[in-house]
Amino acid sequence: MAHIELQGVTKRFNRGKGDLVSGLNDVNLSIEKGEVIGVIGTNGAGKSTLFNCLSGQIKLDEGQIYLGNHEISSLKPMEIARNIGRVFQDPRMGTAPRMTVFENLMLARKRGENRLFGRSLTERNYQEMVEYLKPFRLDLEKRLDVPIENLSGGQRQTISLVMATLQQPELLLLDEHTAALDPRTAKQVMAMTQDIVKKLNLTTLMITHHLQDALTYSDRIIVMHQGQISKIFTKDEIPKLTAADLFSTIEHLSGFENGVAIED
Ligand SMILES: Nc1ncnc2c1ncn2[C@@H]1O[C@H](COP(=O)(O)OP(=O)(O)OP(=O)(O)O)[C@@H](O)[C@H]1O
Repeated sequence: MAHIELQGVTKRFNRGKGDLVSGLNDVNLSIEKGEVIGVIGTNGAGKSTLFNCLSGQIKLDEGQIYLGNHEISSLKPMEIARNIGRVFQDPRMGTAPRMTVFENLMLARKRGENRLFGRSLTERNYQEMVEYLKPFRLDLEKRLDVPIENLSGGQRQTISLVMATLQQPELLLLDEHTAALDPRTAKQVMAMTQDIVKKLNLTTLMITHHLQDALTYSDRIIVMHQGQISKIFTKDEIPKLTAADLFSTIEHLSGFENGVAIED
């Protein structure tokens, strides 16, 4: 059985006056435990809608999402949040800016739980976080008392990644999480992402416009277009592909959208 299964997932948005736009249209996908799937496509292809459906932020119009045997798409967002970690493009999202790094980490640790937050601010948990951050070799363990808004974009994205994975989520959603970083920092954050994902064997979906990253880090790549999965590149196919191949696949789909048939 697949770890995550999407069956006929459909979401329409009402732009008013009966103007319905298709966010997702009958999306079917089986994802194995520990698999890393790159998600690419044009603007407006449905990538964010897919993530919002998976994380319970928007309700499906049709279809189901299963985690193992359990249908999760009908659960409340808070119940789904226990199982899903998400890192956004904007390093400011998903964190409480004025709270310290330690406080943010403790908030992440009680995600989806009703336990009192204050009780987790103990010396023992503090030391645990010091030990947890040391292997990253970024000296972030020395910055636990700093408000998270004072960290650089790269440091903040690293903490966001740690926060999203601290509870070993059943699914990790990376939503263009390196797009706002300079190339060097983006590379570091990608390398760290790979370390964490491998170490914890995390099932991961990664939206990226960096096509080379999609090739380097994915077991499979899905190409989205007009709310559907138009193409899936398999583990065997990926080593034979270049970023230019992915680019032309996307261009080809866009060409058809504009009524232009592009020759192969
Ligand atoms: N809240 C909304 N209200 C109305 N339409 C929406 C809403 N969210 C998404 N859409 C529409 O659904 C379609 C898919 O959008 P989505 O944001 O999922 O695309 P995307 O692939 O993430 O694009 P991008 O790469 O630009 O972020 C688009 O036509 C978009 O305009």
